[in-house]
Amino acid sequence: MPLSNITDPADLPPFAVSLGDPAGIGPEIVAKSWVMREARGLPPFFAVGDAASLRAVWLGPIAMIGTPQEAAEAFGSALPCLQIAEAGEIVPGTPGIDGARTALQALEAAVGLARSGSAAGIVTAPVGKEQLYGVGFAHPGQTEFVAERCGVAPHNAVMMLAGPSLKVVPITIHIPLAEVPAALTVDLIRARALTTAKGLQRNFGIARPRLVVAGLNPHAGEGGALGREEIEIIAPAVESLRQEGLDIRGPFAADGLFHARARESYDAALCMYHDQALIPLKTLHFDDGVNMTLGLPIVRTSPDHGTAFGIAGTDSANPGAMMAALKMAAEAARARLAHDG
Ligand SMILES: NC(=O)C1=CN([C@@H]2O[C@H](COP(=O)(O)OP(=O)(O)OC[C@H]3O[C@@H](n4cnc5c(N)ncnc54)[C@H](O)[C@@H]3O)[C@@H](O)[C@H]2O)C=CC1
Ligand SMILES: NCC(=O)COP(=O)(O)O
Repeated sequence: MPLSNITDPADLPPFAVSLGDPAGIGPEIVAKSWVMREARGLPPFFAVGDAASLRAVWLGPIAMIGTPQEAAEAFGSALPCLQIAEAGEIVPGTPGIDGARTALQALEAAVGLARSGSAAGIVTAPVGKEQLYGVGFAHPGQTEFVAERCGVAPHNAVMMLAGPSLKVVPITIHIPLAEVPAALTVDLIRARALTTAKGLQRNFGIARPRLVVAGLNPHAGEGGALGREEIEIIAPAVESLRQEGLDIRGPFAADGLFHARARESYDAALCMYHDQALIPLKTLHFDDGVNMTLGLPIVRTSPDHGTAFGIAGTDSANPGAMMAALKMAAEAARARLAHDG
């Protein structure tokens, strides 16, 4: 049934979980999440990828499924897996070309299943970006790839990192730091802010989201003495959005935006570059932080961390962020049903 025809959350299909790089910790945290499914109240889900990557790190039960419909039935007794491709020899901690290709195929398949309504949304385990670039992946990350497959322009797909006490949005994402000032434009900030506000309404049920905006320079430019981006780009973008009715404030000095009292005053902080956003988020929420893409027709979440090749295969990966990503995906799917009517 198309997701748009579903009104009762109980009718939502399972979530598709792409396994990410088979040599990373993705398979392990997906398997550990399945083990914790009842204790943590996780929604039904199925893995998409090479089942051998699960078997390489886990001895638990796996149910090979042919269609997503079979996943809901199998989920109670085994981790359902939709086999996409074989990744060749899998050595946890040692990524390779075949694994990168399999990760990409799994991501592509999962997006297709969500777009068709066979899956309630996608949860993506981490990929190795260097490895993906090595097989010709032309997007900066999974965010932009999923956006393209959904027909959404990159500037309208927003990466939001969310934990229980903080949500952040990097305005520029995976570009060299030296290119950030030139990439910041009024139009880009406006597009990200508008998508963020709509995304908070649709996925989190926040009726009137409160947004704050960080400056780029120390002390938000100190009146132009330490940089002019605040005066020439960020403040005009904020002002135009305020005039259109958004609850948005800034630019503020970034170093004062993330302490506990400040965090109570907003629903999301828009940051000018990747680390300005992700450092506070991961400091507070490394083990329960979620990366959600806003602005898509489908629900997409991911754990906040990467492939952790250094610990893959050692059974020491913490599944907390993956479980948080599964829970947030389920909550977003339910919130969308309520929001979209
Ligand atoms: N969503 C995604 O697909 C993401 C992918 N990456 C990719 O991951 C690769 C490695 O990136 P890094 O910067 O090293 O970040 P990372 O998050 O993989 O690792 C950073 C540190 O945290 C530890 N760690 C990460 N997740 C953990 C977990 N669940 N349990 C216990 N320890 C954990 C690692 O062992 C390492 O010490 C890169 O290729 C990067 O592109 C990075 C971030 C997100
Ligand atoms: N640092 C966040 C990250 O790398 C996630 O990127 P994406 O692959 O989800 O676009």
